[in-house]
Amino acid sequence: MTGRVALPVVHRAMVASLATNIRQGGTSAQCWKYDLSQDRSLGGSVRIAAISVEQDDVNTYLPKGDMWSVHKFGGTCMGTPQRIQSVADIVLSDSSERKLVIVSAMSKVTDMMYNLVHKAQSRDDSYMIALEEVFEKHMAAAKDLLDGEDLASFLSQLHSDVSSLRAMLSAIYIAGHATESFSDFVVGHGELWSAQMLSYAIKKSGAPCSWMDTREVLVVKPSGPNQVDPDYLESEKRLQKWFSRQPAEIIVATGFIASTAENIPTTLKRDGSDFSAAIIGSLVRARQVTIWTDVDGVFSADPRKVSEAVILSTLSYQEAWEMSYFGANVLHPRTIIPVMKDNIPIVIRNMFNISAPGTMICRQPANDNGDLDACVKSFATIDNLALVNVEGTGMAGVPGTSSAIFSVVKDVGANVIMISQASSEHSICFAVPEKEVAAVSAALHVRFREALAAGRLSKVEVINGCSILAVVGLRMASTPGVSAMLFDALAKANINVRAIAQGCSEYNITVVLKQEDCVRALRAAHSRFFLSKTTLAVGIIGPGLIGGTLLNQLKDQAAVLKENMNIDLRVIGITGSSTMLLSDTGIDLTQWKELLRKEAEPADLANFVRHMSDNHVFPNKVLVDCTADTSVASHYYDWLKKGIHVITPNKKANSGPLDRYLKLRTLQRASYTHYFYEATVGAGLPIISTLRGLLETGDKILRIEGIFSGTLSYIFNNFEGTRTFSNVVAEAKEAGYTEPDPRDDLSGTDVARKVIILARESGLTLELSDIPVKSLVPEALASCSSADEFMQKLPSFDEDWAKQRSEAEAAGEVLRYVGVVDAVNQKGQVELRRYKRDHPFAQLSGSDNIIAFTTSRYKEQPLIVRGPGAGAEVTAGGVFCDMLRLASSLGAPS
Ligand SMILES: NC(=O)C1=CN([C@@H]2O[C@H](COP(=O)(O)OP(=O)(O)OC[C@H]3O[C@@H](n4cnc5c(N)ncnc54)[C@H](O)[C@@H]3O)[C@@H](O)[C@H]2O)C=CC1
Ligand SMILES: N[C@@H](CC=O)C(=O)O
Ligand code: NA
Repeated sequence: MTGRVALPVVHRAMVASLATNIRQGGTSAQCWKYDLSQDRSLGGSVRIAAISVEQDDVNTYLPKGDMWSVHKFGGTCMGTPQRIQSVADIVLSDSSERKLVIVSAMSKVTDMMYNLVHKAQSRDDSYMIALEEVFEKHMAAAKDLLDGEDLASFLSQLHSDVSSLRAMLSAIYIAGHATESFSDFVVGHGELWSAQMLSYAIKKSGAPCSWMDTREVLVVKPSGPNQVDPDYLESEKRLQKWFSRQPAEIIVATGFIASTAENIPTTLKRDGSDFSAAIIGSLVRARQVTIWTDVDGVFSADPRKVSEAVILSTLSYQEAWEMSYFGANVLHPRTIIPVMKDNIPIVIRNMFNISAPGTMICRQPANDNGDLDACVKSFATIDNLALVNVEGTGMAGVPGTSSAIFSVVKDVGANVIMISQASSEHSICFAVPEKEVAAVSAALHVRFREALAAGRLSKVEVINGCSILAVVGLRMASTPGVSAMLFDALAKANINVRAIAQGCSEYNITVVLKQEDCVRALRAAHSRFFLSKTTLAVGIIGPGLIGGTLLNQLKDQAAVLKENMNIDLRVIGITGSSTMLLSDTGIDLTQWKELLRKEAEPADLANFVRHMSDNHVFPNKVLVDCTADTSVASHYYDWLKKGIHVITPNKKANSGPLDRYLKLRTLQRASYTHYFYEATVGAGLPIISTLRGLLETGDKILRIEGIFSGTLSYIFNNFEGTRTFSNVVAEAKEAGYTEPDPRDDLSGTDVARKVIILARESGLTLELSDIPVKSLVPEALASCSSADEFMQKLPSFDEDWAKQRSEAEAAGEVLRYVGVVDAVNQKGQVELRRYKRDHPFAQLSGSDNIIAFTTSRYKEQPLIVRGPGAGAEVTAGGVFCDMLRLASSLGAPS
């Protein structure tokens, strides 16, 4: 499209420079034509240059030096004389050739002015005192800011304005009524004074500056309740006239106020000054409109709800538009319209943090690189909604049903926030504010009484307590994968979606969810697109040998994981049996031990879990049970149900009562929460994962046999020569191979638990009591009250052990404690056996485990996994590995 674009120009030199630019542009851009003659003389000097260019390209081609830059400063920015001076400094530091600065009244002044009108029309004569306060405020500010002639002339104007206001308010007082234009006249003085003060402040620095009463220029007409439309043509004419009278390089103009075509003062209503800036920006074809405020820019989500919200560098006009609907601190949609039609960028910047670049709202975001993540710009929520669901077979194919439904909604004056109808047409659902739903429901029941009675409609259902989560972004609807990413994040945070709406508009996907889930959903979705894809909040239970080693490993590896794999692991809680340490954002792992000593509170598992589930910063949470406690293990089901993943080296859950185990596994398979327990068998050795791999690929397990106890392996590998049995047991304990109570190892219970875990994993339904176990704990020591007592008394049985060893040695054999899963006969077994010295089980060293899988595929030669099967580092490593497996199932790169 080619359009004629009129440029207001002030100096003859500007026209010459424009002509040069156009000529130069003309050599590369064929579409250029220029006509400087047409509006050449106005009072003998050139005022208007008219050129024809592609409408969309106006900003690209126009000579930058000759263009206006528009700034708008709101009331907060103009709040004190010091701030007004800072505004002046900002304006002066803009190197654009021409600057148009739109200002609001000093902060609170507009309210003070409305209050004057209110008091006067309520016949409250304290309006006079209130007017005096307004006067004092401006006088004080001016005295601070200005001096000499400037101050005198401002104060004289202020005096004269206040006299007029006194007269006007007195008339309102007598009439007991203020017309809208009277009120607008009074209220607009705030801007008149702030604009003059700023203009004097700029002039003080030697820069030529005029101030503009925009009522002389901006013409608007009412277009609805509390709404006006600019008359661009008339405003442009008046603006040219104004320029012809007062050429200046810096103009400070009043925001908010305007006049009607009949020159009656009026205002631009809500968000008036932003609107003024946009209209004026459009009238002068500004290079850019900068809206100065007190935030660094537009956030990706409400930072009060999402602490990890980020400032967006760019936004398209439409995105900004969508976001403002959801109450984001952007701009009112109508503020965007005037600049959008001319492709003028708006930049939102923080006047109190000049170093922040702010957010640019423009046609084509500069950093739009086509990534999935880049499609999504921001998230917003609306609470206190209800869904209305109208359902029935009689709706399908019946024209007019939706029209009938929505005319009922309109008649009760309810506001429909979103609508969704599946193409089967059997139901239509829509969201309205909760406070309006009773009326909507009642009216629908009346309107569809017959259809409901006849069964054509089956129900008009109201679902209270809903919220909307809206995702805003350009090209979302046309980019595969965006909605998948969103719904995936919601599913993984265990959030149920009640209804979905996505228009073809590309800019918004709206989901309705339970209000109580809303903030969590917001955070889950936000972190999916803005945080590392796999930010995982971790709670460690039992910082003993394994838990403590795991914490140290996490400390050492966290940065690498974040950098290389985009996995962000944050330990937000550590609980032992007596104390616990909680953090909302992550514990400093370099000093977790010290913190747990100094800053901990009494341990309380229920509170610990609540701390995890109540944390809405991180959508993915995992509890890592590093205890050997049965009662801790009994909670896994509840945690998984709450959407918290569980990882553990603790064998108690998987080897506990069968019905509980089956319930846990059923839940695990049906939900999006994960339960990993690789370290329960063979510590860090890949035993569970190997077995899973075999089963999932259709192999059939026949037998699993091996040495499953690191402790017993160590003991029998080292119980040689003259060494005593009790001494070797003490060594195993010292090395961290044993259970917290070594009797669990020596009794064979630990091995039996592992056998049960593998048997159940292979599909056998066995209880721990089904496994015959040969205990190595002397009967007399079974009843020792503590592990320590047991260890003290163990040496008295050394001779018995020495005897067994010599018998085996005499036969050329060694003792080995083995476990067997006999899948063919559906049973398990744990016993002390003797093996020839050349048997693979006799070749082990240290705490080695060896596990042989005989399967349909590995029948002749079993699949063997061998290696250290106990010890702090390898076990914690196995648990850590499960954490990464979890991260990977949450979407971390593999
Ligand atoms: N040590 C090893 O080589 C291997 C150990 N495991 C398993 O790892 C788990 C931990 O073993 P270790 O670290 O050696 O034990 P540990 O006794 O050193 O640590 C357990 C920790 O849990 C704490 N704790 C106990 N009950 C608790 C409760 N209700 N709430 C909070 N904290 C509680 C204890 O105070 C202790 O700090 C056990 O289940 C064990 O079977 C698994 C594979 C290998
Ligand atoms: N105490 C156990 C530790 C691993 O599960 C063992 O000795 O194997
Ligand atoms: Na393992």
